Amino acid sequence: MTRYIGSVDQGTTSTRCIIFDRDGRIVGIHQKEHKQIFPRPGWVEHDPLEIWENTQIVIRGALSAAGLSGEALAAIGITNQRETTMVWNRHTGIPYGNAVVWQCTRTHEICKALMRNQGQNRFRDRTGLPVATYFSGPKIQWILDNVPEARIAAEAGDALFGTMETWLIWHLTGGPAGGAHVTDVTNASRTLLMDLYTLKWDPAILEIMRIPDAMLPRIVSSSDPGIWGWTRPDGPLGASVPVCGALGDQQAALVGQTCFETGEAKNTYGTGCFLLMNTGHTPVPSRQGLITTLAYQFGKSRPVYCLEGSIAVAGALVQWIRDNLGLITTAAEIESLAGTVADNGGVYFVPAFSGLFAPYWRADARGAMVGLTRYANKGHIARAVLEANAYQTRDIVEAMARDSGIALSHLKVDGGMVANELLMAFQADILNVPVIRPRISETTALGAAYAAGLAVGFWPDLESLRRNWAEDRRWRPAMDEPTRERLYRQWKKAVERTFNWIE
Ligand SMILES: Nc1ncnc2c1ncn2[C@@H]1O[C@H](COP(=O)(O)OP(=O)(O)O)[C@@H](O)[C@H]1O
Ligand SMILES: O=P(O)(O)OC[C@H](O)CO
Repeated sequence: MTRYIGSVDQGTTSTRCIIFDRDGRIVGIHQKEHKQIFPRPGWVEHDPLEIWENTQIVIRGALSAAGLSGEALAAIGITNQRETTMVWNRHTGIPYGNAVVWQCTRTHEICKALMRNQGQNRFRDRTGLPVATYFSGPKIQWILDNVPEARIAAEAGDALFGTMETWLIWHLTGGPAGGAHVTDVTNASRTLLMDLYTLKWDPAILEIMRIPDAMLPRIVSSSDPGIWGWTRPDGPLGASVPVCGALGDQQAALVGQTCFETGEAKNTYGTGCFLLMNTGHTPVPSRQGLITTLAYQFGKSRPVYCLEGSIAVAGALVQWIRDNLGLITTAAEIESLAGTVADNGGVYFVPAFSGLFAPYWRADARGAMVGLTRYANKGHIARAVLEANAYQTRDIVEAMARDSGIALSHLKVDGGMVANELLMAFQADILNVPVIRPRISETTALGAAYAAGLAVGFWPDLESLRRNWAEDRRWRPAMDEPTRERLYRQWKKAVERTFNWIE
């Protein structure tokens, strides 16, 4: 009897597999970190083979933690760090180099050339996105321009492009022996190559970036009763399980938080931080530096769109404080260190490590710590690190209110950092709205499980998913207005100090 759904969450920092029951409860979980490769300043890579290896390990680990075999799963869904780009050989499965991660700025020159005379919004009407190093299209172009074998193979039809869900689905369903080569609409909407309205690759943009369409995956619904393929019995599941659900991780969290109504929003604090608001069946163009993107498409139903505010560095700054400065030994310790001081002591940290994403889109910005005096100590730095997430989120919430006309009445939150209660309380203070954490904080994996489960009828409808959502904790604003506005004003000044750094 198939009483469970499996979900693989392939994130920037780690890969985890979670097995859920029908009530959305976790019955087994296994997680493994992968290497972060920084070959030059501003460059970030992952090893796709290591990630496939880890995926197999965590699938086996989660099944074993749940005491289940693969036959117990009705379906498996995949969710992933978005935009991270790889190209591999369709006959051997060997990648043409490491995956170019979403945070990587190596396509700066390509993006400048794309913007020349036409500006950052050259493709915005069609794709919903500004030209930026963040998105996959310029990353594909970079690989084809810099790895000659990749270009030759791509033009001969022997190379495949994929983001992480495409890579993992291809492997799970057979790899070189006929694996499915697909990408779901949400991931495709992050490439700068897909038309938001037709949900098809845009031939004119492909030509401009010199990307052969033979290397592109088929764009599919996020939850597809058509089933893309079955896992191989000799693979990590040890059984033939339908692969039929996929969503970019931020969209998966939106689904996991059951934000199915127009105006509902969530903010996910992981390596980066991403606030998405459901805008219904109509793409809402942004004038405030947000992006217009796909929220989800279930089966053949009309697609649902959202506005997104993407913040490149959130938990990654905590990792940096841990790994590069050694101020803490675990991410969780940042909370006790920040708790040693009453406030930020005037210190602000703007983590523009990959430039600044929404709402600024400044590739020329680099990180800065400002407001330093001899009074400042490591507690103040820890505090500034946490506060940066809250200020960046306020930047997004304000832009979203202007774009959508909807002022948030509360904010649903999730992701690895929401364990940090000091941050959650400060977030409520700085936004002046309640911040709400759900009982299941693994909303990303849950969203992908929902996509797969809906496709095979494991869950009959959206209402059955809504019933699984429950509140865990709520933080109410407690800061006085003058303090809130003074802190935020200083933050805006700090942000300006990071501009025009890269020449
Ligand atoms: N208690 C904590 N306080 C602050 N940051 C944390 C805490 N726990 C985890 N993090 C940060 O959260 C991130 C991991 O969150 P996760 O949602 O697993 O990320 P991802 O999906 O991007 O891999 C890491 O960057 C880590 O530094
Ligand atoms: O892996 P995360 O959770 O940091 O998410 C990364 C985003 O999908 C990048 O767009």
